[in-house]
Formats: sequence, C-alpha cells, structure tokens
Amino acid sequence: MSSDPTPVDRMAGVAPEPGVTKPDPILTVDGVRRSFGGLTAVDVEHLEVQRGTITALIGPNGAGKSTLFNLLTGFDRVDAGEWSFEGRRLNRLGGHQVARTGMVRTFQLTKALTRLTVMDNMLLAAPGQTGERMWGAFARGLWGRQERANAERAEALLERFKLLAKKDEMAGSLSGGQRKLLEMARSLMVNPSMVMLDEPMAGVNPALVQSLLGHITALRDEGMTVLFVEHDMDVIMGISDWIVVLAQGRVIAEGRPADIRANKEVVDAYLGTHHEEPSDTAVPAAAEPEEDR
Ligand SMILES: Nc1ncnc2c1ncn2[C@@H]1O[C@H](COP(=O)(O)OP(=O)(O)OP(=O)(O)O)[C@@H](O)[C@H]1O
Repeated sequence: MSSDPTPVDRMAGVAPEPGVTKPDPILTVDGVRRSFGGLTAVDVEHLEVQRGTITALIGPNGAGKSTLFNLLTGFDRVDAGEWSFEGRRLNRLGGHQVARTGMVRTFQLTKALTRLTVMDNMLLAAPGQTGERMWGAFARGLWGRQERANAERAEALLERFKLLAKKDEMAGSLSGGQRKLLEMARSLMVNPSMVMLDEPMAGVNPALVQSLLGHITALRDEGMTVLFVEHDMDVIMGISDWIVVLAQGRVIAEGRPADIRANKEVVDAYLGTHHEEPSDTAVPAAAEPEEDR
C-alpha cells in the first residue's frame, strides 16, 4: 500500500537557499524589518515555513530571533513588511488576535503565573471567555458549557503532558522541564495549527529532554507546524526537518540539518558566539542542556 508523501517528503526538491519557496507554506514573510534606534534587529526579505514540519530558527545571540517571533505573533510592531498565515495577512493584528488565527507562541511562565495552580494556568490560556461578554440565563448556560469544555480540554492536555497529577499544585513548584511542558500544554488550549516554541529546552534536566523532544515530534506527526528557537545544537540537528539561520537580522542560510552542518558561513557565524570548540565539533555527540534545575 503506498502512503501519501509527508510534508517533509514534499520538501525533497527544495534547494537550501535563503528565502527559497516551499511547496506548501503555512507562513510567508516578506520584507519584515524592525529597528531599535540605529540598530536593525530584523531584516527578513523572504521566508516561508512549510506546513507540517519542524523548522528551527537559529543564530547567534542578538541575531533577531526573539524579535522576529514577537513581530510575527503580534507582540511587536514592524517598521516595514508583511506576512501571512494560512493565506491571511496578519500585519495589523495584536497578539490575541494572531493566536485566534491558529498561530500561537509559548511564553515563559511569568512570576504571576507561577503563583497560580497548573490548572488555572491552563484555563487562563483557554480561547474566548464567552460568558464574560454575555448575560442572562441563556448566556450562563453557554458559559457553563464553555467552562466545562475548557476544563476537559485542559485535563486531557495535562494528561498528555504527564502533568495531571500536578494540576492543583502551584506552577512555581514545577521543575524546569515540567514548566516547559506546561508552557507547551497552555499553548495548545486554543487548538492551534502552528506553535512557535521559544527555547523549549532551556533549563531542562537531561532526563526530560527526550520526553520534550518526543512531544514536539508528536505534534508534527499529528499535522501541526512547529517553529522553534533553540540554542542546543544537538536538539536542533536531532529534530529539525528544516533550519533557518538568522545573523544580524537577516536569513543567511536555510536547509536540512545536513546542509546547515556543511555550511561554513553558518558554522562560523553560529559557533562564533556559542562554542569555544573548533568548528569540527559543531555537532557534539551528547546532549548538554543549558542548565539543570
Ligand atoms: N526592545 C528593544 N529595544 C532595543 N533593542 C532591542 C530590543 N529588543 C531587541 N533589541 C536588540 O535587537 C537585537 C536582536 O535581539 P533579539 O533578542 O531578537 O535576538 P535573539 O536572536 O533572540 O538573541 P538571543 O539568542 O540572545 O535571545 C539585539 O541587538 C537586541 O539588543
């Protein structure tokens, strides 16, 4: 029995060149620029993210990765350029509106959120609280139904991410890895088609790294598109279908892990600030989480 080509199979013929077009982009970015004073933080001429893949956004400190995430998800304003998600232009939308289109990003748990229970964290991330804007008996009925649906979804996600036993504990009591799982679980409350993960492995104990990687690949295998920023080269090379390299705000390279490994410009730019080893150790054999908790 022949199976349909996967999104990754469909990228087989895509050349590893900055700004290359993809067969089925879910996100397309054109001429997006953002400066702070005299510093150009982001200057992306053209970038496409293929639907259904895990795409890594990498680059040295200050390359513009977080700024690009903020711009695309409506948490910062571009100076110029446009971008569309699922064919819909997002330029003027704020963060919550962008999330409603199906593109969500994870956030590190703020201090305020660490003082809430795991379950309350999940419920706060739930889509539109219909009841808040409505009144009367009918509205209360609707509200109740939505609350129940949200609670059920939250429990199902907590179970999936092995956090159900912690649902009544303060989020601040979770380990670094469990916080990352909660951040991921929260983002899924709105049932997105694309998730943007900001350093999903930072502060994660080695014991949880494999579990987190498994969750990320499972999301992709269920059809979700994953775009993530990460510094750990093992993680990047291990799970990415495609890698985009930013340096000084620009896309300087794109390709499969093997293409990126073989790209001297990238190795130089990336290793310049992240590794002290010579460039032939660009991909060390063992995972080294940034920080244990
Ligand atoms: N709000 C801001 N005001 C002024 N400069 C900023 C602001 N946000 C980012 N920058 C600057 O823009 C550049 C890009 O920063 P950004 O945080 O996007 O890089 P990054 O690739 O995410 O870095 P890192 O890997 O260290 O997180 C940096 O020079 C940074 O100092």
